[in-house]
Amino acid sequence: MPEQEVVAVRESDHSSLQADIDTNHHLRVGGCDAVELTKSYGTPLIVYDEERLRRTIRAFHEVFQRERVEYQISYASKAFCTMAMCQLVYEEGCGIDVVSGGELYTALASGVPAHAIHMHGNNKTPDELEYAVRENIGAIIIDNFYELSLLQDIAAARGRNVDVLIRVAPGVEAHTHEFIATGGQDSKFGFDLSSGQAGEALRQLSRAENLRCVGLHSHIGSQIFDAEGFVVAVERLADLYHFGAIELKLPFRVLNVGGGFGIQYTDEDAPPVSETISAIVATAKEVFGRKEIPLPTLWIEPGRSIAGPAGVTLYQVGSQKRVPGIRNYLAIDGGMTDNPRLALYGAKYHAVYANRADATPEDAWSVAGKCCESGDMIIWDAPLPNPQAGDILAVFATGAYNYSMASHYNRIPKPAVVFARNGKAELVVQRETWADLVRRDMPLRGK
Ligand SMILES: Cc1ncc(COP(=O)(O)O)c(C=O)c1O
Ligand SMILES: N[C@@H](CCCC[NH3+])C(=O)O
Repeated sequence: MPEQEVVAVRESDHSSLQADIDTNHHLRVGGCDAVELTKSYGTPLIVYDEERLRRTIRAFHEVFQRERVEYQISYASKAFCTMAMCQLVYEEGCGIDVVSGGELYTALASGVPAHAIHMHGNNKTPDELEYAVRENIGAIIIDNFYELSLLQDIAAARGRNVDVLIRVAPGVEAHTHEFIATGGQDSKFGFDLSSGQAGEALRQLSRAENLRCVGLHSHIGSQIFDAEGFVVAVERLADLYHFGAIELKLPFRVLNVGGGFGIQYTDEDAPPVSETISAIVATAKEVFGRKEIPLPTLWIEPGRSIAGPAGVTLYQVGSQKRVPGIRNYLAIDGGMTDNPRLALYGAKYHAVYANRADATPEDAWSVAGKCCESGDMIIWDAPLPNPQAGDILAVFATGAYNYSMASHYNRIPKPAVVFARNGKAELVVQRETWADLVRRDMPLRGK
């Protein structure tokens, strides 16, 4: 890949809209020419700026270290769960949070030790719980009474003691899309705090012989910009922590406030991640100090804020049409199969052409996918230059909940994924092929 001088950098610590542009007007990601990457690996292609992934994690560490508290960063692998990513986050001093047997398998296969892995989920199957107990993972976050007794039975049958936390629904309404708000009372996740279910779960755990309850967890939602919800959650959890640690004498040592830190998808978003963490730490110091309980180890579970800003998806631009007086459409060779977030949440994205990344927008172009679905859109009315043959569309901040939520709708294979760092690219997930799609199909027999 030829080294080019960087003439324009639009990147700040908080920006996901990293337009790092060469003198040849090509977008660069991780020091690699994005257009060259598409020639080598095809499209759609998801490219991660590896250094940026690492920098983001280090910035999280720095906040806690500045605050001088015991802490643990547990990467929420649902945001982007592949072996390379699990390896990277573990190398950078994170634990890994998994929510399924598949994520647990991936983390273990990547060499992450079991003790650094924690399992969530509102309906972990008996097989998944068996797997987690057998592998002796670091902790299981119990979500409901059904799971509490199931896990006790599994642990007893295997003669194991298992470290657990309980997931508490603290009744906090996070200011985010309703489909990704999870901490309210009317939620499928966790033990409700206000009706006393969370307290009852702790009572049951104080009698569960094979489960050692080491703390509390809450996760109030995702893509949150406002520290207020976290602050209220910490205040509410502190009362329950007092009950568990002091009255029930449970071996508490952890307060896990989940993830949910918002990122920049467009110029409208301004994520205050470090300020939010500092506010969480300050609140915890204050309320635990007031209750005269030693400050627990503070856990966070960032997913999107680690993976999201570092990812860029590159597509080949194909068909176009202008609907007079209504809208212009351009279509790309991917869509809701690799990025379902507009269809699900009305998510917004920023895009440029990677082959002329500093060209001035000429019109509003709505970016459509190639699926047989009108809602298969990536961006509505994006300001872009008029498309030309050979344009490569680069959509920013696609590192989280894109590849991990990809589907095979219309039998479209999943894209390849590349990590780019210091001008060198490494394929970390192979592109699926049409043959991969039929690999598990069984032809009709006996006809
Ligand atoms: C329990 C739990 N922890 C962490 C996360 C990660 O959230 P985010 O990707 O918004 O940081 C989620 C998803 O919202 C979650 O459900
Ligand atoms: N998948 C969602 C977030 C869900 C977070 C997991 N609890 C998104 O793309 O925004």
